[in-house]
Amino acid sequence: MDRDADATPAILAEGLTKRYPGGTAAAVEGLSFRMPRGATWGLLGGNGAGKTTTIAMLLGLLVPSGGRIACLGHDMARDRFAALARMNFSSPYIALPSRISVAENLRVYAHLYDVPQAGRRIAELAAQLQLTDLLDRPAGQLSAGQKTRVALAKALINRPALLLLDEPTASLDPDTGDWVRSWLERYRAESGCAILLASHNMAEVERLCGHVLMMKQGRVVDQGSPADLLARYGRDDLEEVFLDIARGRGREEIPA
Ligand SMILES: Nc1ncnc2c1ncn2[C@@H]1O[C@H](COP(=O)(O)OP(=O)(O)OP(=O)(O)O)[C@@H](O)[C@H]1O
Repeated sequence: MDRDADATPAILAEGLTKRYPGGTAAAVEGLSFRMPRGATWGLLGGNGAGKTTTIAMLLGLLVPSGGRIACLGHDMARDRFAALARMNFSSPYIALPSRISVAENLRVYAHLYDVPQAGRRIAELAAQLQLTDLLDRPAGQLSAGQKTRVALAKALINRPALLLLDEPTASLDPDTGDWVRSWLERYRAESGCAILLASHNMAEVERLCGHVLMMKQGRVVDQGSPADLLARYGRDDLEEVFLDIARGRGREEIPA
């Protein structure tokens, strides 16, 4: 477990806003939340709701137009490298260098994060994520499911206290997707790592997340635990809640 658990939130976002140059509306507007250490939260919203923009700002890849972020107690405008050393992420949109082997890829990331005993850490993750037989293969020759497992190994190389996952099971078959979800559940229980998960897979969010932020047009329009949201909208699964919110049906307008 992270020794700082409960001391400061994993993520504190206050009035976070992003306007892209030339964009008419803000991609993210006035986003505020406080995600505790060790928690797993879901970031849900339709296409263009602002999930990836939010994650990019949390990682310091995009500079916010307004507001403030602190990750693991570090203000990201002033002190982001201290936070980034203890964070990591995985996104299907970021490809690993394809010509070098899986092992070489992981060694590069281990070096970037200054991981002690990198060889041992890579072997440990390879065993856990069933990558041992793939270590010598060029990363570009792997299947989508194999690439996802390599991306997870990369994301965990520095034993992060905060993990940001953008659609971790997109493009996986149901069996591999289920394997990744079970693996994440186990990893979270063992490590105490906080996870923010952006996903279009409602069953995944219902299973993994203790709290959900529902985004629409750059704003959080509702939030709560999956059970709270189901009860509030009178629905049986999160997919129906998502559709109610996406289609602008208020709680009082939902057909019985
Ligand atoms: N580089 C960019 N320049 C201008 N506008 C952008 C840029 N990236 C995203 N946007 C706009 O910002 C808004 C939010 O996009 P974002 O990618 O954050 O949404 P998302 O919730 O991740 O969507 P999806 O589920 O489709 O991945 C959209 O209207 C999008 O068109």
